[in-house]
Amino acid sequence: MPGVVWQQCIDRLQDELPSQQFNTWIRPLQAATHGNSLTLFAPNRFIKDFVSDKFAGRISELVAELEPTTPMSVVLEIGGRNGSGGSRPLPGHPVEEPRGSAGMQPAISGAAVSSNARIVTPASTKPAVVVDTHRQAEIEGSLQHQQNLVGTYTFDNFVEGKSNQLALAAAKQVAENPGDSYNPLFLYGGVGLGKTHLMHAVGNALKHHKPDAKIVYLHSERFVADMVKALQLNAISDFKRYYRSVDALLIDDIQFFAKKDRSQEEFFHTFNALLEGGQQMILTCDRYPKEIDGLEERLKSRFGWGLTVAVEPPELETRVAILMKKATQARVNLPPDSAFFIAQRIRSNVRELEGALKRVIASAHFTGSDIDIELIKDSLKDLLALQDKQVSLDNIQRTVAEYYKIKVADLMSRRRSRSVARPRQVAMALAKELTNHSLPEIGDSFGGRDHTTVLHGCRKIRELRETNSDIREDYKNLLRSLTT
Ligand SMILES: Nc1ncnc2c1ncn2[C@@H]1O[C@H](COP(=O)(O)OP(=O)(O)OP(=O)(O)O)[C@@H](O)[C@H]1O
Repeated sequence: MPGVVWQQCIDRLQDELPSQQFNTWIRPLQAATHGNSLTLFAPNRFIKDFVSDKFAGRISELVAELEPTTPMSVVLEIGGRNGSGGSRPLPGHPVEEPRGSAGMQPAISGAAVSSNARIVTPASTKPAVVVDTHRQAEIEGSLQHQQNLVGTYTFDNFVEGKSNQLALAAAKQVAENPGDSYNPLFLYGGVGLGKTHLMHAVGNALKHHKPDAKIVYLHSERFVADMVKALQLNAISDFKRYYRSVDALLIDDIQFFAKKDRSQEEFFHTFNALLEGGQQMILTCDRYPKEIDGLEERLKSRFGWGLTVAVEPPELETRVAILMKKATQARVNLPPDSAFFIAQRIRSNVRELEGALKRVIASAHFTGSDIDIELIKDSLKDLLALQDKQVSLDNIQRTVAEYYKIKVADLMSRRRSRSVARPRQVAMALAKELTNHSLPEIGDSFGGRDHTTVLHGCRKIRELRETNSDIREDYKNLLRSLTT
């Protein structure tokens, strides 16, 4: 059963790869089998080339391991499994999906296969609504507000790190070839991680190459508000015309479309029209598109036609680099140990990090002193106190016990069963990472254990975070809940 093999292959890859890599490269693949050949369809060249370069060897190995009796060849192609050579419609050629292909067995994709969806031709053929000039001026005036790119959000001002590398690479590609293979570019991730910054950076780069390009940035709530206003003013055709006339449409936080059916409908038509016209779209969201409740399946499916990339919270080194860059921009001398101190203590997101740095700079200006750790401790007193409370050994133990649904007493106990030993090691690793307590102190707080036990626990968790996606996810969730 080759289809089953691909499903098993996906399961294995999900275990082996960080979730960001899995979601970006493996999830979008769709598989079809033909005889002894497994064809994996990538939605665009970017993904095909990357998978072929980085994962093809491993996929072939897994397929051989999972189907030892029938040797199978693995082929990578661009497009949908319907053999159209592209999973999106050509201009003026609406398609229905999913559509089977002759001789191909039912396919399984890395993500759940979307429900029946139909691309509807844009509503531009509908008779235009006649509006009076006053109303027209009002709606146009309102729409014109939206060309508001933030000039400082550029690629030059964006610090690259492991957590945002893919998103940055994709954004740069889009800036060079707008409306091409990566349309829409869909950036997702938690708050304050740089999605809006990247989106504007693309817009600014496009504007730089072509100053008269019409680049429209807006928050999704604004799209909804404008649509409601256009409906009230009987000016929906102006609304449609405006949005379809752009060279690039950048919409932030599209999770706000959830449950707003009429807006989704309107956006769906706009989306199709822009895609067919080769105009670039960039969308951001706080979660993976398939996980947005209250969003129509057909929209979720469209979002996957381009390139979907995660932006993750920055790791320590990137946080330090961001602080150094922001300090240089502000023409302030931030000694490396001070940057490190702030980066170690403020982990939630880049916006918080920036906020903390601004406070430190203000306090240095105010007191006329140089920035050092003492000044930082003083100016961020309340923030750090709150954090200390959150990351006390007690609180780490309580949070971990609650997360794994065990008792705090179990963490201190001598019990060595996996269901208790693993959470205990996770808690020790978190204590090592988040507090300044020494290994013996941490050992003491876990029922008087030796410091070598703590060290072993920390090493074990570090290793498991590389190889086991459950532990990786648990650790990430716990870190987040202890530091935000
Ligand atoms: N890698 C980075 N390098 C430099 N600055 C960054 C980086 N990542 C984020 N920032 C800065 O952090 C702040 C927050 O980023 P941004 O507004 O883009 O986040 P977001 O992911 O869009 O968040 P939200 O979902 O809340 O809108 C901005 O000032 C941005 O310039």
